[in-house]
Amino acid sequence: MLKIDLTSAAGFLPDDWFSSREAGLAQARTMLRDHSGPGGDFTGWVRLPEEYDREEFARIQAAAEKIRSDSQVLVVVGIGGSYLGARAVIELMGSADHRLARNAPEIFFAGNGLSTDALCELIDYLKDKDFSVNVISKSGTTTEPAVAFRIFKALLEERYGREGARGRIYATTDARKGALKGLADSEGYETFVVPDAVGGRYSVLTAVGLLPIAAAGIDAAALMEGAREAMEALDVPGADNPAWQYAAARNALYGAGKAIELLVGYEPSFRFFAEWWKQLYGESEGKEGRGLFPASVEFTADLHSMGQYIQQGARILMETVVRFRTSRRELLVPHDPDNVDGLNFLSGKSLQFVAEQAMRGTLLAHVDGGVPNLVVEAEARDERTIGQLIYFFEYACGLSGYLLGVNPFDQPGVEAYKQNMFALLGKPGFEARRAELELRL
Ligand SMILES: O=P(O)(O)OC[C@H]1O[C@](O)(CO)[C@@H](O)[C@@H]1O
Repeated sequence: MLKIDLTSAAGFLPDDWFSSREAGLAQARTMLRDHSGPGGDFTGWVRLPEEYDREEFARIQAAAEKIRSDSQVLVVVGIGGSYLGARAVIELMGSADHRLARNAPEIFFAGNGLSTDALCELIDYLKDKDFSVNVISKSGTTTEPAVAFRIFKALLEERYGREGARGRIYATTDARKGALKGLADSEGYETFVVPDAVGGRYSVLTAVGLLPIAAAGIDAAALMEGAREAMEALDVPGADNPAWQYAAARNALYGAGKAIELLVGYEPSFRFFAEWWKQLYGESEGKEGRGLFPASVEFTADLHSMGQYIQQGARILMETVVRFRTSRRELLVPHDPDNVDGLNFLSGKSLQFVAEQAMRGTLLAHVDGGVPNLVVEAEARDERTIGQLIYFFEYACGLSGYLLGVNPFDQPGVEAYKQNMFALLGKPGFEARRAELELRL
């Protein structure tokens, strides 16, 4: 199981950082278990790694197999929690820059924005490729994926005919309601369910994440097994529980004036895991004028850009480093007889060793600069560890939100932009708001 090392935060935490929060954590644990806290209707993810629908899981594996056999590309249409988890796992298992040499389709994500150029590039790329589409929307009404899906549905129908398209569209949505559910039923698409009790940002271990993940050739069962291990380990109350430690420490640091939490990764493939984490913590805690602002950096690259601010800018930062103990492969620094760059003291040393020393040096420098560091120690970049990491951050987020005193399972703030967008687009029913907004623009 993963661990959390708080040594580099100790000097910033008050003596009672844990003891004064222990009762709150115990209460939060009960609320998560019993679904009895604010937003309790959306805590179906807590037991998910054990109680997930095995029949649907088998259908997901079969659909993934079909996609792998008939498609060179899978286009995943979704936004926010309906895409970040899948992308996080797929990239973390593979690489941000190169595709895995696997007999699996390329996975592209669309409908997560409104860029005309990005969509056109993908459409061009698909011209000579066999592809399928997994459209994912819990509500079934989110504008960005709904517009993109119209486009891809038309493309598929044009290419394969209506019947052929039907066999290449997979819809992941609410079990009963919503526009996407209605469309999927009337067109006869294979559907998968976003459970009622699981909100978008907690849905990566449902069909939302699992279908694209399995289609990419990743072992979804091992991912679930890792999550289940974490679920069991993190249910044990007390000071040794890494989720309790993380929730208490970040809450104490927030109380001590830290306003921004940087999630730090040392792997380029970690970038979208950080994006997933940002939605998880940002939507869960950023409300009622409260909450640490979740941001992320990629080291060592960003040490040469954001490093200056982190070391000497406003002292409002804390860092949470996710460290993978092992690399998949080994690479040694070669010997150079001329030693022109003066690096022969590193000859024969592994790049992993160099990275370790960079990490240790950075940690000490940032602590000296007034930035507390929490270090999450994960084993390897494999499915089981990633499952543990996902569950760890989800569970800690639930605890942390309750400690903060907010409902960690709603997101009322995201409605404001949607209302304005609908009004400006001329959606029926928004006429008065449109007139009012146009006057202000
Ligand atoms: O799956 P849906 O309903 O399309 O929602 C996508 C995302 O949009 C939000 O509802 C915010 O608008 C997120 O909470 C969610 O993850």
